[in-house]
Amino acid sequence: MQTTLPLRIGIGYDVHAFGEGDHVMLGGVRVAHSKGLQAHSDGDVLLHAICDALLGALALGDIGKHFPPSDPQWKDVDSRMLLRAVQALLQERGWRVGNVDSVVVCERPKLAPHIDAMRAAIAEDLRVDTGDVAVKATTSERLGFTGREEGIAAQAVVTLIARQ
Ligand SMILES: Nc1ccn([C@@H]2O[C@H](COP(=O)(O)O)[C@@H](O)[C@H]2O)c(=O)n1
Ligand SMILES: C[C@@]1(CO)OP(=O)(O)OP(=O)(O)OC[C@H]1O
Repeated sequence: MQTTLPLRIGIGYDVHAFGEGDHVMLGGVRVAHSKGLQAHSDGDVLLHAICDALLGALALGDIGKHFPPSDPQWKDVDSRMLLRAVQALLQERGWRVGNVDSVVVCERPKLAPHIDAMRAAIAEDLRVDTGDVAVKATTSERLGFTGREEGIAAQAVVTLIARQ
């Protein structure tokens, strides 16, 4: 049963493995790198984690349910399109995004120079101020699959606020 609370919270997590390529897409921003990310879409692990957090906040399933990897329509899709579609879905249901917090885990590429561009792209797609979107980067101190540079992980938490 859905509660009547005017605030909902969601969490999202995603991982993509490195493959061949010369850039990665993260937070809607193209970041030059010596590898790419393997995926059905453009592999934007950060936007996928945010989509999952938004869907999770309303118990609407996950990104794979809404945009199945088996569907050729999503092949190489720009993940900003998926994020905008999820935003439209929550707006239709009477919700708006309160804030987004997120973290990307990788040794490389170095993300600090790209963080503000990612925040701006995400804020635009979610129709919020950039001050409502946080993107952080961390290494995992060379531990685990991110530490071995086998892939990139991202995690996001969002709040949704009931529209008046
Ligand atoms: N891919 C990354 C990872 C980290 N950063 C920035 O470096 C700082 C130190 O990272 P630690 O893992 O040692 O905490 C961190 O604050 C990030 O801003 C980065 O730019 N790109
Ligand atoms: C984004 C979708 C689109 O088909 O495919 P992938 O790029 O493989 O990414 P994933 O994080 O596995 O999420 C599932 C899909 O919705």
